[in-house]
Amino acid sequence: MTLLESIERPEDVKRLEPDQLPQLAGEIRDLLISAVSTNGGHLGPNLGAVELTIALHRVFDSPRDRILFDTGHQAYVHKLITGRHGFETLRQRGGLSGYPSQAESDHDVIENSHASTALSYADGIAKAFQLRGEGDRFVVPFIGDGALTGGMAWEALNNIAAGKDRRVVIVVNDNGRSYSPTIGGLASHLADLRMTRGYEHALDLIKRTVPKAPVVGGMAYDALHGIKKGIKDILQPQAMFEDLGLKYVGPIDGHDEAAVEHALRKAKAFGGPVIVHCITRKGYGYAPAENDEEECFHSPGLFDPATGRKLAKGGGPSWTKIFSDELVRLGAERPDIVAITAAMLHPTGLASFAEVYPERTYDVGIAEQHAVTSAAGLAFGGMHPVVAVYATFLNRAFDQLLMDVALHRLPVTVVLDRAGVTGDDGPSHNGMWDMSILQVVPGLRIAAPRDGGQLTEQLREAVGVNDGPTVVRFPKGPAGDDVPAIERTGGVDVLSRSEDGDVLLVAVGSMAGTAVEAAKLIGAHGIGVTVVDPRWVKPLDEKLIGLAAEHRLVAVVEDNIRVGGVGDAVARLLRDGEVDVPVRTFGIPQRFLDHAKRAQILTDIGLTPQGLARDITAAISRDSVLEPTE
Ligand SMILES: Cc1ncc(C[n+]2csc(CCOP(=O)(O)OP(=O)(O)O)c2C)c(N)n1
Ligand SMILES: CC(=O)[C@@H](O)[C@H](O)COP(=O)(O)O
Ligand SMILES: [Mg+2]
Repeated sequence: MTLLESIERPEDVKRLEPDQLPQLAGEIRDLLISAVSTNGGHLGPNLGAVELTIALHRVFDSPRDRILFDTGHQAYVHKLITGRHGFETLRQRGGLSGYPSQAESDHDVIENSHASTALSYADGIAKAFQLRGEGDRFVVPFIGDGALTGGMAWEALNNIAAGKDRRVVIVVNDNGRSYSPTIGGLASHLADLRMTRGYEHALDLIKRTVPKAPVVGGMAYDALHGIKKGIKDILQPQAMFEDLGLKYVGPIDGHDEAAVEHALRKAKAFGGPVIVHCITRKGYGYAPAENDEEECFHSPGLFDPATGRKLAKGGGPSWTKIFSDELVRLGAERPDIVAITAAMLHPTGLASFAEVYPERTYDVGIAEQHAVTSAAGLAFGGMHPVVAVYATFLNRAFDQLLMDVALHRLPVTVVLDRAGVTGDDGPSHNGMWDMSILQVVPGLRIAAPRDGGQLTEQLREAVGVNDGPTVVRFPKGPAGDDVPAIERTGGVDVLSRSEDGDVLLVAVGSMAGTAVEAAKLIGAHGIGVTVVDPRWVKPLDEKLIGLAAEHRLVAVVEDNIRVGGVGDAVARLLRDGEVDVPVRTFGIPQRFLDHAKRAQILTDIGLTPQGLARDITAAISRDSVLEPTE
């Protein structure tokens, strides 16, 4: 039996001898590399958190003490130590989630994978402990340097610092990167602190040797210690944290388990809010990850563990790649176009634009709210910003889009990648709310391209709008083949037409291919279906009113929640147009979706040709809007 196999709970890690810990760390790394190479997931962040997490569970008493993981993508080691070894099922439906999960363990708290939240949770939990007379319990938020660039983290630090007697031990896992190197003033400050690591090693050497010197040792050490305090304040500008009222311990070598344990025990003894600043390396212990300049195997996809060679994803160009290439072309034609990313330059496809136009590309850190209002500023200054974020993360910046961009009718284009069901990364990563929450933004236009060809066309249309914000949204993965239109009426593309005038099927964005296939299946039952793509789903083209009036039933299918989505907007359009045709809406149900593959989830919720055909046919027979067919 390996050491790791003997670990079922944190107590099992506590009882290990220090000289057993390197073996445990090695076994953990081997398992992580193997599991992620075949399942996908986050490797770099977890390889960098091995010693930190072991030390956390040796010093604190989870779940009595609450260990919180910010973003949660780096909690694999925590899962192993708390007895979850089934990593062969990682991110699979019914298997281990890639993030903390309360259903899996009472050691887990935060299930939301949106960054920069852990410190706010910690502030609240610590207040609750105090109110309930459990002030002796510790709250230990584990937050990365990237997540620390999020505004919420600083709002929380401000409040945590005020709770002088609340036991909050903030562990900063500083590997200098989000995906790419972390940006901004804070990042350079942390870098300053990191750079003085050599200073710490020098001091540790002094600590270990000087006191042993005969006679003068003790006195010399005290003198040096006094000098150290002075030098430290000059060399280690951690004053920023201490000026906030937070004690600061560090910087510590985050791969030196004993040093981390020592620092955490020191922090525990403070009895109040304290930051323990640990320096780690993303991908530590696996050369292909350590040497991956782009993202240190942040989320490498599938790869050969022996060589680190990443396996091609297949399926043709992704939506992201098509967007990326078109933006570079637009950048050449439009010197006013600038690009903004929230610490996801490569994942959102802005890297190519940055390569050609570095001076017109801004990485603002994990700060979507700032990204959008900074874009408003750029637009006020005469530029046309393109803000590229994952759809789910736009939730963060709703007020900025509403009140800083739309209120001023500013020409900002927001490109939402990973819109719709994403699947593997669990409930908080699905981009399933954008077409509902954005319905209420006056003057904002939404494009939902149905394929790569339409993406390039509609992106051009979007950056051509200069009297208000535009949004272009598309899903994760390969764009697949283009879905041809047989005609365009107004702004609406007709994809397939039936003379029987039974059903008008409005297909939103990437659901077009599915809708055309469903129409064929329904047609086999003698029910005529006309499939249309509205292209711009806000505002809807009034041509839809006339098209609806020619049919007995309108069905709308979208990769967004049904509630408040495009389907509801179509129903409202027809009501306002006084066309009394029944409308049935098909989309994502109003619930959080457990992790699984995108295709599995789409099947589960009926967003497949078979599912749609079944449900639309049932809708017709139930509503008996037609003479029952033979
Ligand atoms: C609000 C938000 N924006 C973007 C992301 C995408 N994202 C996931 S992990 C990550 C980088 C996190 O960096 P850091 O906190 O330093 O952790 P590390 O991966 O370096 O351990 C980003 C940007 C997110 N999860 N949440
Ligand atoms: C944790 C996080 O928010 C991202 O790393 C997420 O895993 C993105 O995954 P994809 O880029 O594979 O959609
Ligand atoms: Mg980091």
